[in-house]
Amino acid sequence: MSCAPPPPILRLHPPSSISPFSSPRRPHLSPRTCPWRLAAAREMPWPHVLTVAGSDSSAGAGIQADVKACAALGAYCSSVITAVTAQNTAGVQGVHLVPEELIREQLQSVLSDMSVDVVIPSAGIIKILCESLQKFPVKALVVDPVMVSTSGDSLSDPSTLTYYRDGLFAMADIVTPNVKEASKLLGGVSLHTIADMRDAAESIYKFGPRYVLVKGGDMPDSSEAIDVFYDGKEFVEFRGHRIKTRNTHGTGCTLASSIAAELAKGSSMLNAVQVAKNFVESALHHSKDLVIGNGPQGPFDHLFRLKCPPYNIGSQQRFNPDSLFLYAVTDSRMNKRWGHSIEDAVKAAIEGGATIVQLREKDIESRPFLEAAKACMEICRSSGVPLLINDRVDIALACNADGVHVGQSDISAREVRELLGPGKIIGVSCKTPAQAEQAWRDGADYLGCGGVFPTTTKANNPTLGFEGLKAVCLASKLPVVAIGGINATNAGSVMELDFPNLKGVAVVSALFDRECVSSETRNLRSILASVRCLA
Ligand SMILES: Cc1ncc(COP(=O)(O)OP(=O)(O)O)c(N)n1
Ligand SMILES: Cc1nc(C(=O)O)sc1CCOP(=O)(O)O
Ligand SMILES: [Mg+2]
Repeated sequence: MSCAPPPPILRLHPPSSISPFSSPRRPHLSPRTCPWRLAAAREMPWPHVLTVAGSDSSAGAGIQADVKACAALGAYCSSVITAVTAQNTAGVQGVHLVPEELIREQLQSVLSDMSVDVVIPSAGIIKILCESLQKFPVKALVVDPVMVSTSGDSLSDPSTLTYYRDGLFAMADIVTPNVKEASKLLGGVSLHTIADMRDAAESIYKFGPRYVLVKGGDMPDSSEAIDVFYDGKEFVEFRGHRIKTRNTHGTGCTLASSIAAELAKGSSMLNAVQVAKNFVESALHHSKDLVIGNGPQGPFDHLFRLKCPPYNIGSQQRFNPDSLFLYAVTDSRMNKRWGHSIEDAVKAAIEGGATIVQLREKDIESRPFLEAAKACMEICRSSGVPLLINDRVDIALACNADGVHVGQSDISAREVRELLGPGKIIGVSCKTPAQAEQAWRDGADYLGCGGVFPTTTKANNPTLGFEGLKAVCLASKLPVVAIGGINATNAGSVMELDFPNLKGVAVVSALFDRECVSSETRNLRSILASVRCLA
């Protein structure tokens, strides 16, 4: 089915950075007094994490670790300093708290001027923080309850416990204690096994956060670094290699800020935790022989990727939202009409430049479907194109597909996640902001939003138009792919909408209800590329 020359190689232009600097004497800004703020945010969206934490003079942990981790993962990180600590690779020598009034001032300065997505707060400033967040709401809170540093030093007084348990946790999206901190939070219970960590996660969940991650990196006698994730219903174990190195100072702060960076970029919580774990593990691995300082515990290199081109070495992100650029969704009736097998149709779509494929086979028996899905998996794997299965989790499991796409009347993303585990991609069809919010809560990785235009491919499908698509895009940080009636004539106008999280278009008939699937795909891709570039 090769009917035309191959597509050109395209390049992604990263969005240009916003200038973060403002004079300390500049007055506080609000959207109302400063109309250019909204315009600038729309034109140059940039994932933004605000860390509210202490300074570590050795720069391995605290504010310094957060800024470096966010930078390494492509998020901007602003900082409100709550304490100045004197520490080095031997331990913590001194702590000086910043006066509350100055913390309030810093919060006001950042939040009134910048569009912040995720905040990593510290204990002791809950009242001030609550006031600020009421005025300037953010997308998520990641709470790393720093009470015991990796070196074993106690970093907070007992009243901090109360602050965490009775205030901050209820506001948090995720709380990330290590085993020692979980034990402290729960009145000194001893945690020795995975079962103990699960119990601890359940107990901490009752303080009010949406997710808990109990980190097992400091668990003695374990050859693996196992973290236990709990969402109030199910547990997920994240297993990583334990890297033998003295350079583990700041791993807790780094994990939390990496989660925050991924959330700010639009990831689901599970994906954010997985990427953050991979990042910390890679950083420890690359820094294992680094010698900075003479004490027993050294820092590691957050920017290790700069030294090992290509720059994405070590990144094991399971889902790249850019893959939604040109999403080919198959249809067996159309294939039959043109005498194409599913495999040939998928091969041709990939040849034409499809960046992700979904098998949407509504009237095919399970066994031939599975056979075709296995063959398509081979085709997609060899081209580096993710393959998702529409609706059928059983088929996805049996052919080890990259993920599943479900709609509002299918089983929920949360249930799909339970069946597929954290490593797979889950897409959810959403027509409203409320559905988008629920999909994010359920752990979806992307949203399919439509019908943007009328379609005959899906019966009785309401048309949302650009307004409906806009409402869903603006309501969510998850990447969105537009679907419904999209073809060579109107695809450019969809991409021109230029919402930051609108990553591409999903197309059925304009690719597959055609004789030459590869040239239709190639043509559509070049139309999309003329509006927006892709790496
Ligand atoms: C990318 C993408 N978006 C939306 C859909 C529609 O899914 P659903 O609402 O479950 O409808 P069916 O496709 O199952 O008829 C999709 N498949 N892909
Ligand atoms: C499968 C599907 N889902 C839709 C939604 O709105 O969620 S529209 C649709 C069909 C898209 O087919 P075509 O590209 O041929 O219009
Ligand atoms: Mg469905």
